[in-house]
Amino acid sequence: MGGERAPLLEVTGLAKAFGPNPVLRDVSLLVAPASVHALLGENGAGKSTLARVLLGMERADAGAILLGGARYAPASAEEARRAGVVLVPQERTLCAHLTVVDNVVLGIEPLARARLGIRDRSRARAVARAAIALVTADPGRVPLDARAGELGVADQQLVEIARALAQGGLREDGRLAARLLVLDEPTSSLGRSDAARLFERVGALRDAGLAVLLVTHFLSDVRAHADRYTVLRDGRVAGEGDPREIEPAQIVREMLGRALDDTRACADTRASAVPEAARPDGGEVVLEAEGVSGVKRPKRASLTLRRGEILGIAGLVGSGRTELLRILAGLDPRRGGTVALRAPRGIGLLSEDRGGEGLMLGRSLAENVWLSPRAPRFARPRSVLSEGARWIEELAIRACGPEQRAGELSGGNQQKVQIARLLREDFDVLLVDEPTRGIDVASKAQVLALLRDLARAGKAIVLVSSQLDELVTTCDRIAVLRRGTLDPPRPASSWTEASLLLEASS
Ligand SMILES: Nc1ncnc2c1ncn2[C@@H]1O[C@H](COP(=O)(O)OP(=O)(O)OP(=O)(O)O)[C@@H](O)[C@H]1O
Repeated sequence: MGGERAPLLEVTGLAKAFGPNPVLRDVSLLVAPASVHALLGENGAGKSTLARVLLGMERADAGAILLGGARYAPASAEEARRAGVVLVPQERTLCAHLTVVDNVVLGIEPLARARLGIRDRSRARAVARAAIALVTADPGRVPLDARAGELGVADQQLVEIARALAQGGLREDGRLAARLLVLDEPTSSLGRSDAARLFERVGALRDAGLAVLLVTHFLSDVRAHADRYTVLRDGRVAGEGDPREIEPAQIVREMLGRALDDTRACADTRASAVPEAARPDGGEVVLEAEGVSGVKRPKRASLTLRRGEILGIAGLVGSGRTELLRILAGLDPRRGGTVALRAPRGIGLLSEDRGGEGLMLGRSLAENVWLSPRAPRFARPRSVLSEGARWIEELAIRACGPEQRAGELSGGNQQKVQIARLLREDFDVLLVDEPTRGIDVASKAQVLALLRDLARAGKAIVLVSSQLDELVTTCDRIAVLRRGTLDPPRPASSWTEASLLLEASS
């Protein structure tokens, strides 16, 4: 797509270091106009840093960028925005209590009387309407006056894109002024059908002339929706091409610098490796929930969890999966039903909201691993650091050291820090909400294998994931949550990805 046309974006010899640590080294990249260009790489490979340079949020140390043939070195996000380069970040940025209109025009509110700062509400509405029309074939799904927090996650994601496009500028006729849209892991919290809907719109935006830089860990999305790809490894370009012409295994090799041993080893050896005593029907019951309901969702959920098993919960976004976990963990109020926990070492939750409640981004990696309600009130800094160092080693966390601020780590490595804290606590019952979100293929395999090992060692785990293949290959039993009601679980071997999807969306 647009292969012979002059590139929209031309990056040459880009370098960036944080202190003594080089993060981008001699990176060169061409992005064609009206194309979807995927940026791939392991956690910490430098993808976000490259995106941040393009968005004016970091300055490169060396190298040159041309945008539409002109020198481009934005000193701020505002400057990038004016040049038509905009971002949809992985984490949600919408203000839940504001309407769709207010969210879309936030920071670019049209003014009726500039000197008095009086807003032009009808123009704001027109801008929002035009932006929403760009991201959905059915604007009725996203009412302009709805509060963002009332929309489902997939529709919120569309509003995020509309907002980015509006920030990049809309012409009088509602056409795009934005030239490059950076989409950071847009589907990581979406189920398959919502992801397909999102890519359909991304395709339409591409056809309308927009270039999209898609940062993702999903190779299947890259093969299905990207025109070109570039792999970064340790800050260098390690591969590029047309993803449809290259085997996924080759792309994985480019990402890792080696072949991926066997992502599914954990699943394939499952039946034989789990000792009889730890089998789901053999372990003692540690958690029993009967007719549980929450403020909005779930409406009715009953489950029995035994030591040694992983119980998967499948469901569409908005079905109440996270709400159920939060009630079981005692974090959210329960409206009805009973929960009985028989676990001396307690119950722990891996939150899907990594930056919001999972981690203290301003504190060090070691403190994040260490801190918990059970941690001793006084700890020797040396002990905290050595514990941090142990987990860096254990989970292959990519960081300068245990003292590095959690907020400076790449998204996937932040996720590993959260997992490290949960493991360190040694809970009997683990509730894990989207544990592989934002983490690369190799780490994904590692995390899923780790969950299997934990179950084998006698932990009881409830796994919520939007990745249905992950549920099928990792869990012992899977239950589907449909519009707030949990069906009885069935053995994972009786499910396929397709049957789960069908059940969840019926
Ligand atoms: N402000 C910062 N200060 C110090 N180091 C940083 C800073 N920002 C990023 N880094 C480091 O740069 C490296 C690359 O991080 P980056 O976020 O670009 O990776 P990524 O490829 O986007 O990873 P992920 O897939 O996990 O999001 C990481 O080792 C990270 O710790």
